[in-house]
Amino acid sequence: MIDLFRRNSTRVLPTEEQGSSGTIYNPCSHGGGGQVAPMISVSLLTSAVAALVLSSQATLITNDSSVAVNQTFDYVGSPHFVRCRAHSSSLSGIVVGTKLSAQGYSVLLVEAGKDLPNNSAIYNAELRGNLNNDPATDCNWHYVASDVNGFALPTTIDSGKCVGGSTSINGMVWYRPSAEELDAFETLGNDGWNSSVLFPYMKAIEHNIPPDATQRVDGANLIRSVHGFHGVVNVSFPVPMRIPEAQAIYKAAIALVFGVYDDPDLSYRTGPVSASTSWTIWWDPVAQITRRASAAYSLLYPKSQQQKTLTVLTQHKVARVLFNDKMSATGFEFGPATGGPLYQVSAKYEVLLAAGSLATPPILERSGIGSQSILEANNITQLVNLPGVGLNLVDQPGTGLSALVDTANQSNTGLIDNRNIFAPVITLLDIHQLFDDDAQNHITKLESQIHKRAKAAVDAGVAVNVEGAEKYFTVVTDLMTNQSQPLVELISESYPTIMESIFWPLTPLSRGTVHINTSDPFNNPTITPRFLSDEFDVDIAVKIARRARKLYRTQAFKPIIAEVVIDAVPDNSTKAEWAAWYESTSFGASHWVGSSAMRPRADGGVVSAELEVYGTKNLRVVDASVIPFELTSHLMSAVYAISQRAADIILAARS
Ligand SMILES: Cc1cc2nc3c(=O)[nH]c(=O)nc-3n(C[C@H](O)[C@H](O)[C@H](O)COP(=O)(O)OP(=O)(O)OC[C@H]3O[C@@H](n4cnc5c(N)ncnc54)[C@H](O)[C@@H]3O)c2cc1C
Repeated sequence: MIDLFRRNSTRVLPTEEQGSSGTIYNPCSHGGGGQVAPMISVSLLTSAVAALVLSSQATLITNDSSVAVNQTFDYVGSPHFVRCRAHSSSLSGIVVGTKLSAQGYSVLLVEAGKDLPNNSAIYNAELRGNLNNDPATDCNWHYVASDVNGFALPTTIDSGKCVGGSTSINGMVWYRPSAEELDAFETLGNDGWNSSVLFPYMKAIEHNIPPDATQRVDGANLIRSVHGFHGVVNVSFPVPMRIPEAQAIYKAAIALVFGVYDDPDLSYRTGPVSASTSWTIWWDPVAQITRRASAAYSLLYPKSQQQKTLTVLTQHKVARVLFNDKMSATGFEFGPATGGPLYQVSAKYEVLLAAGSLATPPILERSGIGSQSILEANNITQLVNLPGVGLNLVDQPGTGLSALVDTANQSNTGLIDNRNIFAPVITLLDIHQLFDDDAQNHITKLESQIHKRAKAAVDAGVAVNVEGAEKYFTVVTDLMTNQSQPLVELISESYPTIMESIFWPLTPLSRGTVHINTSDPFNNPTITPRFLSDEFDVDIAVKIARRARKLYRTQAFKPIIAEVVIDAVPDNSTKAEWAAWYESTSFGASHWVGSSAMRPRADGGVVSAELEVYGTKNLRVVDASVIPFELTSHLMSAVYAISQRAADIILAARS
């Protein structure tokens, strides 16, 4: 790792971590020549930390709260000058913070976790297996998940808790959603949110490093038109490619079992697809390691990205948003993440929430925004009646099946490599490929059950009203039935001695909730995923589990498989037995969305198409929680696009 300017735990960047020097997309052409105002604050001059800011042209990352406590920033600048406060140095917070500070606006990001740029489990993509073993890493909330009765479920929820947010610990898989599902944002009532608006942002953030001839032979491929080559987030295939022989076998078996053939690119699709995936990684020839391209390594640490008006306060937690008597956000309350006194900081213009799908709704609730019953139960005075806060929470429940490789092949690194990068082949199946002859029955049933499903969602407390829920289920059902969007993901992998398939329903109809359980800001929320509570999700789960086992019995696997491990229920088990096994072994895919849904207020939405929290002024949500329904891609590309667009909306509002 290249050296950093470190003074205790205050850091004035830059670093030289990576080579990309691109910029992020700005369709409003605020351009590099925007008004840049000096960040001068009389009160900051008294602080040692402030002295570093003023002597530097660089982003400041510090855990010293004096950069923010009780500060009222009083600037002299151009008329376009604005001060915004986002909180959390999440993927979305960093994108918005970087874009706003690039225009000269001073931005404070408050992040509950630490700044861990030199932690090898984070920067070295192949050491991500150490993320949970090494206490020093400390970048995971490990949230408790609860069942509907409030009892803890056996598995905890992974979620990033350090600078870079979940991009510091995630699986790094990179491909983009389909045009159809992004266009469905608009169908749900969000004007201006569609594929033609969002795809350019995805391309703009991406710095694709195309595969070379050897990587192509080993399974990599690329359709250039759907990728970006000048952004800041490095995207590539690994060097060398992972398990090329296993990839070829998987592709052959998937064609035999599901009738899906090797495609050129997961990002280039209108429906089902199967291909080797690229990741947000890059090969560092000097250190001879595969580096993670997190939001922090891409947008915060590199020399080319330094912003003298951007401050990141780490190890402090945002408690609640503060309002004036016109419900205009004026700042927020925050304190040390481990507990202690609460402080205030003011925002001249806007407060931006970017704490992610599991932490943004609790902040809204602690601020008095949410449903009466939740707020009352936690002794919080309701300021805005917004019952959608914390509802409509979705993730994908996954599990896996495996087969033992014969001893002769267990040391073949073309098949098994023990490299800790996520699975190399990804297959997305639609309703016809998954259910074959039974597909039409499912389609008919799905289309006839929209009202019933909507009513059940309201009764279960995961949707605000039947009309809004009907619109939601109509759109999501239409994507699955008429628009051939995939409804299952199959991830093909190998580990020492075994081949393993992981799978999950891609766009679950089951939804859950996240709510506060006390007014104490240092307590984690109650997260109730309600995985597999919808019968169609169970149908998908059982079907894919049964069929995934067949992969390993195909001719393609015969030469290398010793035994198809019976690690689930026997073949002839009933649907109920398969479902019980699936439920007892499943875990969340960590693709949480929907808990501050962007939708019309009457339909149960929390934010408008301008990302403003209904019933307030100068308060927006800019993270994954605004995505109204689960997407069929892994989420990063969409969240990078949404947060760039959020920054442009904010900038446009000021100009
Ligand atoms: C284990 C895992 C694997 C994943 N794999 C992939 C993958 O392979 N590909 C892909 O595309 N996506 C993947 N994702 C999903 C993707 O990383 C997330 O969707 C994305 O990072 C969400 O961005 P966000 O800005 O909404 O929130 P996050 O990136 O999660 O950031 C939220 C931040 O807010 C901070 N925070 C929380 N509460 C507070 C508070 N009160 N005050 C201050 N700060 C707070 C957190 O510490 C965190 O840093 C994965 C996620 C996880 C967790």
